[in-house]
Amino acid sequence: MIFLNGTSSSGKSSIARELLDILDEPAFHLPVDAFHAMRSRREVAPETLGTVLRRTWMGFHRAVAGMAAGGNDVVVDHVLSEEWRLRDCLALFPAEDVVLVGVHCSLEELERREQTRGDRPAGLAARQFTRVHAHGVYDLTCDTTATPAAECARLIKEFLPGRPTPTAFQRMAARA
Ligand SMILES: Nc1ncnc2c1ncn2[C@@H]1O[C@H](COP(=O)(O)OP(=O)(O)OP(=O)(O)O)[C@@H](O)[C@H]1O
Repeated sequence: MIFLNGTSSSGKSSIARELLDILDEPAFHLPVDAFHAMRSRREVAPETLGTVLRRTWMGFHRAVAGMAAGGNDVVVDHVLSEEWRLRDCLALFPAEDVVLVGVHCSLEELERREQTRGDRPAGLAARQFTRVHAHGVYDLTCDTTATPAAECARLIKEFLPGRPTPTAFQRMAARA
């Protein structure tokens, strides 16, 4: 399992798409966005929105764990901007199989991308920026500020065969 964590617009989906093109085995790109997009369009009352979103994230984590349990290679694309999301993933995912990748990007470039793409609320990346890497533990990091997604994907693929243990997930699970 390759787990890409970074703010909105950091380039997670772009790296995931490149990875699927170059990985030797069939793999599935599982982005949390896709699960939000699957929810019915019906308006949710403000007082229940928090619960609905939390259930979506919890369901996403369990769907990822299910795909991995089925023997599939998965590329997860997620934003660990709240501590409970990481704790939930630590409880569910096979720690020895997770390669946790921190996808970094400068705030200036994130804001430029956000403005250019126009399909994300202004300021979303900035709000996530200080929280998303708060746990500080990774197997590998990449910085997309000036590095194309294809190059980040190549670096991740190169890292896989000799990746060290304990993994970031194993280290965090041990201290939890
Ligand atoms: N390495 C890169 N260099 C330059 N631009 C990039 C890079 N990676 C992504 N982009 C651009 O940034 C925008 C967001 O990319 P992408 O959808 O991959 O990010 P994301 O982290 O998955 O965002 P979100 O979480 O909001 O879905 C896109 O317009 C994409 O073309």
